[in-house]
Amino acid sequence: MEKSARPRTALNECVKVVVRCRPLSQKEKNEGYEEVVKVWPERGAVQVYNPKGEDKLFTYDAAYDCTADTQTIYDEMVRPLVASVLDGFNGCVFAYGQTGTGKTHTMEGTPDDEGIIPRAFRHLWAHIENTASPDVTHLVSCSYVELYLEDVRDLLSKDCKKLTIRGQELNGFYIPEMTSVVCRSAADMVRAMRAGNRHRAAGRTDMNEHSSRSHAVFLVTVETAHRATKRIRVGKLNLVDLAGSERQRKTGASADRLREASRINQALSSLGNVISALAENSPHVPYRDSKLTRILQDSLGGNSKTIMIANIGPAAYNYDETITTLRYAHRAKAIKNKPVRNEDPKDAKLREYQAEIERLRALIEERRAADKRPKKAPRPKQPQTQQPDNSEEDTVSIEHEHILAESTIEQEKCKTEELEQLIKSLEDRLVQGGGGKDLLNNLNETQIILEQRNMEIAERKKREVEMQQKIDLEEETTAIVTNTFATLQQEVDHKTQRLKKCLSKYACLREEMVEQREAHDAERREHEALQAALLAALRRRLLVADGFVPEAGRAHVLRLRYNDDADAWQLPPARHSGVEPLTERPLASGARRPMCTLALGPAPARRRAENLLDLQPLPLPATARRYTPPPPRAPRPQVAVAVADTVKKEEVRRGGGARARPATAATAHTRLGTAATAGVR
Ligand SMILES: Nc1ncnc2c1ncn2[C@@H]1O[C@H](COP(=O)(O)OP(=O)(O)OP(=O)(O)O)[C@@H](O)[C@H]1O
Repeated sequence: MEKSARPRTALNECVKVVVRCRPLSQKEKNEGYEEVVKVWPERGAVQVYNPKGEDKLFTYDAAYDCTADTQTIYDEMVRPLVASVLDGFNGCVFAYGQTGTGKTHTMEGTPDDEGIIPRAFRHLWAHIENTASPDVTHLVSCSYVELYLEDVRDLLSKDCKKLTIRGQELNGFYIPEMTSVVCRSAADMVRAMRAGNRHRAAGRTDMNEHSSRSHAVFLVTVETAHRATKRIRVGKLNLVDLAGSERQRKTGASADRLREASRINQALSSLGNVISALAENSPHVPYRDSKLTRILQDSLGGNSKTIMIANIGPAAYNYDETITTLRYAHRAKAIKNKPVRNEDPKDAKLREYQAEIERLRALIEERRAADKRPKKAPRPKQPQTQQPDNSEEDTVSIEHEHILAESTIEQEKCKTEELEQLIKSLEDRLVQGGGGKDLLNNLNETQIILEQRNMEIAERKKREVEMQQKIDLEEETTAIVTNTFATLQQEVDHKTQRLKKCLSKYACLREEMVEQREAHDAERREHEALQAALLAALRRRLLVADGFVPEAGRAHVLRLRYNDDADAWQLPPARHSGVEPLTERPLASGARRPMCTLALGPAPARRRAENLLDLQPLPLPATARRYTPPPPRAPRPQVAVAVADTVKKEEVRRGGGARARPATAATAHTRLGTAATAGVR
């Protein structure tokens, strides 16, 4: 995402929305879930059976059922958009939907059914090779970034370095430091995509074996220079595979997965808010709320032609999520973008390269011209007779000059070769046709014609869908308008019918409202559960901080503020907060180890230094029972009394063990808080 020039004049163009429904998965079949989604491809409509009330019907630019392959979606919807990118427009295709509904399947695909991203690569290169001529030069580069836990990571750099989004809402956001790889073929681009995918965060959840845990954006930049017009067009194509929204109870997420899910849902909820604000023409669009919406700013309501692919699953089990996806997708249809052709932007790399090549060529010419200029004639040898003493010296100096001149020439040659090498490497990055024939080898003409035909068919199909939708709508309205009433009774009947229709619509809307409230409540409950989990984690950290951060530094830690622009925690100036600035590094409180408040309390002094939590040793549970005197009996014979006295004396001599031990046991049980205490006491 490089900084792009703002559009000057632009025609509004709505975001195109496509729905794709995947087949029931094996797991869903095994568990016996019903299908509740019916797709009407010829009408671009999706119908969802509502177990509680009336069915829901949504219409889109196109709708595909589980029998449709990615090739069809590409030809009918994406191909025209990629053609626009080649013409200098910005384009964006993004897949949206619940986890496990086929976003990655649609964007990246499988070895049997390639996804939209590799298809777009092949389409781009087929066009470039087809239009190759000495008058047209192309430069194609790509970048790949992911948004993982609100960090933007460069998937094409070795160590996946973290990147910063710069810019402002007004002029657009951009990522200045991301790696940009120059490509010379579709295979190069596929290689870059695979290299990036190896770094991408993925994991297993109960809903998807290979769930993407990050939002990924593959950016392709195509620069085209025409020699005749001396203009450069720059088209940018964003191919976005979003992570899926998920419910914790369904995915069974815990620990790290839960943390990822919370960030994914947070970013998607910001995206939903941006879509809603744009659809309602709200004066404020909250792009700043998340990094995802900043990255997608141009694609939603900006300078771009955009296609949203909403992926859904057919199972009844996912009814709520399917309806939510379809509602967002329906809302996105109202978003108006302002695409303009990017002509001669300041940051065009192609112009930079061309200027550099020109400069190097001029340098070589200069050097060659200098080489051809007549060299200073070597000094004529003085006749030996005139200066017999200097003759040997002169010969040495002439030879020396000769060697010097030769080495200079050699150096010059090396430099010229170096420059030529540099020009070659720069030219290698650019794709230029040498008459067109060589490059056309890769692509036979029939294939091009076939693709054009496919595009025409797709265009016709699209028009058919639009017409069908219009006919449906008009049929409904004309039935009402053209009705002439012969009698008053007829008019009453008709109006009653209309009233009934209105009432049923009203009931539908009410039902929708109730459903939305329920969905909202469910979401709130999930947020609350998540908040509780996060609070618990925070408390634990605070406790550790209490123990390890010295008193003097604590006030400064609390003053730290997160700066979105710098993407870092910063300490605001001390004068605003009234906290004394730290002049020296604070020391721990002097003990061998840091301590918590609890440890400063009644804990035994011997253990204070290591007492972060309450680490008082827990006494062992009692091992002896309390002595209960036997009930009084009738007096015994004298011998028995004597024996008993001896036993008693022996007990007293041992220190009254039976009485002393129960006391210890009572303390232990009191600390342990067990029910046994009552018995002991
Ligand atoms: N149209 C389809 N036809 C056949 N199988 C599909 C289709 N769409 C998705 N699948 C299968 O469904 C499973 C989940 O798909 P995928 O990983 O693309 O979902 P996802 O939406 O990207 O999920 P997540 O958001 O968790 O990354 C995969 O096994 C995939 O092969």
